Amino acid sequence: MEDSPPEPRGDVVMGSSTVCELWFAFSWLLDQLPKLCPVNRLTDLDVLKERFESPNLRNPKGRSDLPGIDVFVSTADPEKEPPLVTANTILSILAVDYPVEKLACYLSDDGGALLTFEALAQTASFASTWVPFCRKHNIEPRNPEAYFGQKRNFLKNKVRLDFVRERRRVKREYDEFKVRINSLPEAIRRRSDAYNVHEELRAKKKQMEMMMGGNPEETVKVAKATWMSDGSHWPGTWSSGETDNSRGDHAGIIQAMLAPPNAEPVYGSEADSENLIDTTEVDIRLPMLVYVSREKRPGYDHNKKAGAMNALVRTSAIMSNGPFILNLDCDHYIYNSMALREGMCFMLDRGGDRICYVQFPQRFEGIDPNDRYANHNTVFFDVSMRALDGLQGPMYVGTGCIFRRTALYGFSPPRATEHHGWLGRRKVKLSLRKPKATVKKDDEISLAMNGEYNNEVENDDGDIESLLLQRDSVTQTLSLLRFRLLNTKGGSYRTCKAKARTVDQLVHLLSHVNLSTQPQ
Ligand SMILES: O=c1ccn([C@@H]2O[C@H](COP(=O)(O)OP(=O)(O)O[C@H]3O[C@H](CO)[C@@H](O)[C@H](O)[C@H]3O)[C@@H](O)[C@H]2O)c(=O)[nH]1
Ligand SMILES: [Mn+2]
Repeated sequence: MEDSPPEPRGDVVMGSSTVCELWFAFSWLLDQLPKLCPVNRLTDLDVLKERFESPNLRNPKGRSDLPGIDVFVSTADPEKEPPLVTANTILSILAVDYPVEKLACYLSDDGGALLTFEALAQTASFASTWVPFCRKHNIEPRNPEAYFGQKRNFLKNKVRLDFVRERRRVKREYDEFKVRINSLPEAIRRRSDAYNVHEELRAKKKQMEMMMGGNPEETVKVAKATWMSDGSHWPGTWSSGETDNSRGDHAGIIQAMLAPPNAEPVYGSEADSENLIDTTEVDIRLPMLVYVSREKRPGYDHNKKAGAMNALVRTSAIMSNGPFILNLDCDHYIYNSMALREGMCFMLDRGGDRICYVQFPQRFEGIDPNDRYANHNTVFFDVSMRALDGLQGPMYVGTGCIFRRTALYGFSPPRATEHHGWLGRRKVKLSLRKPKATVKKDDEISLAMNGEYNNEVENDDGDIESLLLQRDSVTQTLSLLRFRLLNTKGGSYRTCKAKARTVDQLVHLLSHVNLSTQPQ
């Protein structure tokens, strides 16, 4: 007869399950307590306008004193992430309500795809219609696909008589834009085939000539390249995936699609054959728009999105150096055109210099409106994040976040004193916070951004001053900038000290070198 296993003792089972239950109750309590007092914050855009955009003694013209913002969009594969979606994201950024000369938009293309490049060029061209239209008629949201797809009455709150006519024209133009974007893959393929056939014929001819010349051994091989519209090789990924031109192995590419705009508003003209809408009263400037595809080489870990963000931080430091950075995935867009201003309300508020980042909530489209499967993440964005705001602050969710550039660089924020003691009444000078003006190790971008502004600023205006000053530090940045370069031939790193005085010089310098990626 077999022995049955010993029965577990009742009190042990009871005891351990009680301990488990107690632990769950405790962790549930920890989860619930912060939710009892979630923080709700409101922004006041009028105050922001009054403080930064109205005429005063220091700024008699009332030119906007808002700090620059660089917006980063990441895309990785035009087949999985349709270029039309990315185009819409870019359009929502270019049309955002923020001083045009303070805004710059960077698209990181980890696919190194000519398709993304050409789609961005088309987007820049369509933006010259879409952005003035949004500004003139206060369009929301400023993503054309979402705007034209809206079910609600588009005439609501619209009073201008020319609205209906202009909307119809812009909609037609947008439909044509969609067709242009969708026909790009085929156009690129045909163009490349034609050039490749031509190249092959030339190579064959050359071979024939060589054979006639009594040198028959040499066979000329022609790589199947991807060709740009100007008849040159695309430096990024080719559809044939040759060495030096495949997804994980290509040169770095930086191309400004829209140049930095004038500092003063530029007004358009009446509607005519070229101008779809009357823009005589509308500022028609567009923000700077840049295409970036970082260099990739086999044997290096490119760290996916994080690596792409790193490359954009470096590129933008040279080109526009906005003190703030907003990042978005290619399939996200700015829903509220005032969002950047709202973000600045936090950053520029009293004590805002202690804020590293402002995380926007994510809202989702195209999923179950009744939210049966909790895909809208309402508990996370509307309850937990508000609750966390009461404890140190909400977390970064990987996208839709405005960062303070200096925080990303690891610098201490500009304020040199810290509140301590009961109710924060005692101010303590922080010796730790004194940034050194000396250049750091070679492998870091070293900017003496705060060095000169480390006076003890105690009043509000002082705080704001220090922020605004950062915007003008481009020249300082330029003279001190050091960055690492990947030596393309040997695959080794070397450090380069850039000696350029103006942005133009630096862009020129960059066009001769490849931006770095971090070694493993
Ligand atoms: O090598 C890569 C791989 C991805 N990406 C980009 O990274 C973003 C996110 O990648 P995706 O594959 O879409 O990840 P998801 O799981 O959809 O995104 C989750 O994770 C992301 C990264 O943390 C967050 O940004 C998103 O909010 C979150 O939904 C996209 O814009 C990609 O284009 C790159 O730039 N390079
Ligand atoms: Mn995604």
